[in-house]
Amino acid sequence: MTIASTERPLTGSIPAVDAAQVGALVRGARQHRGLTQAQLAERLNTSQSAVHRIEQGAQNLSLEMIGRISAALDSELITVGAPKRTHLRVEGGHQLSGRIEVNSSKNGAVALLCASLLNHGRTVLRNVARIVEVDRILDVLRSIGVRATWAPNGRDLEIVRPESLDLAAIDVDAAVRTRSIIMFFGPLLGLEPAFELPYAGGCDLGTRTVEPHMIALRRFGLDVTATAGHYQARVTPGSGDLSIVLTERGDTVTENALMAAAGRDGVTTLRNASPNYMVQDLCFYLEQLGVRIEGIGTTTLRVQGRTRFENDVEYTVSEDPVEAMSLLTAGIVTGSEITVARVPIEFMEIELATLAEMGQEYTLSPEYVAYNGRTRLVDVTVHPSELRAPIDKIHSMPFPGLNIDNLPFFAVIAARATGSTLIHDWVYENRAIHLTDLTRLGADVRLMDAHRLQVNGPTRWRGAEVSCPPALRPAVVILLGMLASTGTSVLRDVDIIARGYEQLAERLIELGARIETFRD
Ligand SMILES: CC(=O)N[C@H]1[C@@H](OP(=O)(O)OP(=O)(O)OC[C@H]2O[C@@H](n3ccc(=O)[nH]c3=O)[C@H](O)[C@@H]2O)O[C@H](CO)[C@@H](O)[C@@H]1O
Ligand SMILES: C=C(OP(=O)(O)O)C(=O)O
Repeated sequence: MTIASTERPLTGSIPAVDAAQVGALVRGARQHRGLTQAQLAERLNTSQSAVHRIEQGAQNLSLEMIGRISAALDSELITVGAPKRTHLRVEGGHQLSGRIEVNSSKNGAVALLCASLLNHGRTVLRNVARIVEVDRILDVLRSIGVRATWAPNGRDLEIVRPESLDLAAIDVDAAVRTRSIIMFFGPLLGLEPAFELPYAGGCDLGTRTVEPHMIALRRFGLDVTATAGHYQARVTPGSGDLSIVLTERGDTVTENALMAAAGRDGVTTLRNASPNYMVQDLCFYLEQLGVRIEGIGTTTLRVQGRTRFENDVEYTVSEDPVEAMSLLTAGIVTGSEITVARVPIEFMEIELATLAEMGQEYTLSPEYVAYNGRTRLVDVTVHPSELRAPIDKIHSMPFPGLNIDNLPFFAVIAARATGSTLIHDWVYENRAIHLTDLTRLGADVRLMDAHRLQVNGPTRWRGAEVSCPPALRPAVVILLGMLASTGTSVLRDVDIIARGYEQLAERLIELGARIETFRD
């Protein structure tokens, strides 16, 4: 027996005879995830005693509650009947209107969660997005003994690590489903002489190297052997100042090196560092811990670390430029006027300049400061516009270039524009390929090679049924294309979207999108 949620709010309940079996399954799945009853109760926004009653089989459960438990445990263990998948039905071709706020970023949150391992005091991360990627890292942290507790507002997360981590108990299932597990190396190498970590996973974007991480971290005394399914790490601590040139200006590699630098006595200089948004989030948190960092926002970081931190710190995760791009794209491709509020402008300038070249009209509010006290925000209002293809190709660069995670959105925007746009994703092997699914909606998108797309517009969009690509951003791009497409579309198997977006369909509905969630 499995538990599943259904498309519409259902009030039906399962027969009492099944409640005890369901209770036992919930208890088993909860324990497998390493959660206490109180932690599951938080995820469900209910009380511990209610969870206790559910597990005892003493509570009749509505199908809606069963669905929520299933989601909270990230578990297909429990469904009623055959395993069920989530799909979206989109009635497209309608304009949107209104105002929507950008959430905090996935990539900032996962870096901060990993960095919290450095702190023996209490870390409170505020305004954390409720997304699956965060839950996966939390599952990993909890499995090694970290206490991570959501505040009643469901947004703030208190993290307290035990004096010694139980790395042998690591939740391998959760770990291998995220790329971000790689960022455990940086904090752990100053804390543990030897440890094992599962291989990093993530979306289907093709091969993603870990070599730049290893090259950088070797300088901190890390020696890694890759065995079947695991990295075996051994650390020989060094001392004195270090100067390290990163071979790639990658985001997570910079974060890994930063965390390693933060956890050692001495000054570490990192060159060719990424100054991107998630790296800045991490720097701001580390500063609160007491790490001195010069050069934040540049490619040279000078880090004065120390071996132990015992501070009670609070940090508010900054706004997500990729979500900002996603929401702006929803307005642009539907020819709507919407306001996207809390856009971290430093990380969207090139995207907006490119849009302006394509004829997109928008207005910006005066700047204001994010809750973290550092990041500059604006509200961006897009206006219905006649779009034209840009003269030059659109491609990404490490920050301060056009963000690689924002590039896919230009495929659907280009499909609305008149003329031919060349989009060059030199970074990922597979991401451009997934974007050819836009052809199902009537777009003329040609794959020139694995990295280059030619998009000829404007498109006469038409609704279609499409299986969600197995990659986060392309999945959202197809959904946004469906908003532009006249008629009914179905996007099948959309669970991947929750990896990086909180309640995306629901929030688009608030802007007037006609989207219905259903399960088989
Ligand atoms: C958790 C997180 O923060 N994930 C982000 C992070 O992943 P992350 O930092 O892990 O990205 P990768 O290290 O996988 O880099 C992405 C690709 O770019 C290549 N590369 C990168 C930098 C460079 O100077 N030269 C180069 O060739 C890498 O070889 C790789 O093929 O950065 C990516 C690129 O911004 C984003 O798509 C991810 O959303
Ligand atoms: C590629 C992405 O993320 P990750 O590094 O978590 O796979 C993304 O956010 O689009």
